[in-house]
Amino acid sequence: MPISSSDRPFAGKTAAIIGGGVIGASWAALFLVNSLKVIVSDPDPEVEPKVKAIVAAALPALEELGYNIADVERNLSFESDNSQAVIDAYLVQECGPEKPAFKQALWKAIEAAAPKNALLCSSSSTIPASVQFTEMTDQSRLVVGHPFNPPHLMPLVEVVPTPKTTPEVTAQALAFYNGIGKVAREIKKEITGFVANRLQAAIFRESVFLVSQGVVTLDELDDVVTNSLGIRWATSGPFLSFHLGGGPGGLTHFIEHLGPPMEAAWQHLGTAAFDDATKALLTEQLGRSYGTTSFYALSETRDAKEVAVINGLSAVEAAA
Ligand SMILES: NC(=O)C1=CN([C@@H]2O[C@H](COP(=O)(O)OP(=O)(O)OC[C@H]3O[C@@H](n4cnc5c(N)ncnc54)[C@H](O)[C@@H]3O)[C@@H](O)[C@H]2O)C=CC1
Ligand SMILES: O=C(O)[C@@H](O)C(=O)[C@H](O)[C@@H](O)CO
Repeated sequence: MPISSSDRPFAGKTAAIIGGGVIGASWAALFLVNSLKVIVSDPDPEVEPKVKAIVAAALPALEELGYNIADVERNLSFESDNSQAVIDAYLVQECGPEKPAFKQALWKAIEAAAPKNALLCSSSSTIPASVQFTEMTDQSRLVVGHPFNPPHLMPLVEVVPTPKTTPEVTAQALAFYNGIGKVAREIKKEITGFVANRLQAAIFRESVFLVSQGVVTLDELDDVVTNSLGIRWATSGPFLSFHLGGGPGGLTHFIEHLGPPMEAAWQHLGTAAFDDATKALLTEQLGRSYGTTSFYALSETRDAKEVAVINGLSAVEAAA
């Protein structure tokens, strides 16, 4: 994580999380170890045990990252009314259903109830803030603060302003996420899916295509990725990787030498859809692989591996 986990620049401030699901609960864990007061708002009658279970499962990994996890849950509370949840918020992190109409109606209500200087951020995977803010009076206030799952571990937050967002709001959002240990990056232009998810969607489409064609099973595909691209791209992204792949001639030589066959390969990439046959195949293969292990056990293993990668990379960077 980019800051010392002993730093607590936002300690004591209130973070209101709208939606206590997969992402909201993970955000709650990270906000809590940063000593924020966390209010989770969600109409689900089971939201409290659901969030507390995910927070409890996340804390050991956060301790491995250097956070003090002692008694952090004392700062966690729940509120079923979204407007009531945000009245003292420094930050509102929206983590509700990925539906434009839901987010549009929500931001109208949140804008009326939250403090005028509260940070209003959507976790949305794909919906730009300029689609979400249509019912807001002051449209300069909303930004996307898109995390990668799980937000309590994965460093990236894509901060995506709209053309109406003030530079001050963008700067405040970047400062907040970086101040709680994330790696916040401003995405300069709105586009559906932003950057990371567009890359992920391209790769996942080809992944689904390869499995649907019987080239590999879904766990074999994952094994290929984690033993190649996963390691490579954790250390050097697509462009640096191919710059190095070009040898002393760098990316220029890579493109001259291997550009034409890659362009040809682009013509052969597959298409995929979650049609009934594909869903049945994925479900059947899932049942024979990941489906035999609980969500929490899989998450615990994932967290341990991600912490090892994050700490390992941090150690190399610190020694550089
Ligand atoms: N799951 C993922 O891998 C990621 C999801 N996201 C984004 O985060 C957001 C949430 O996604 P998930 O946590 O995966 O969904 P989820 O389905 O796990 O959680 C959504 C939560 O919203 C609650 N909810 C429904 N109506 C509500 C309302 N009126 N007020 C308050 N809460 C309400 C539900 O009860 C549920 O707990 C989406 O915008 C998604 O695109 C972003 C990054 C990764
Ligand atoms: O993969 C992630 O963690 C995020 O980038 C996502 O937004 C979700 O996977 C999903 O919504 C991709 O569309």
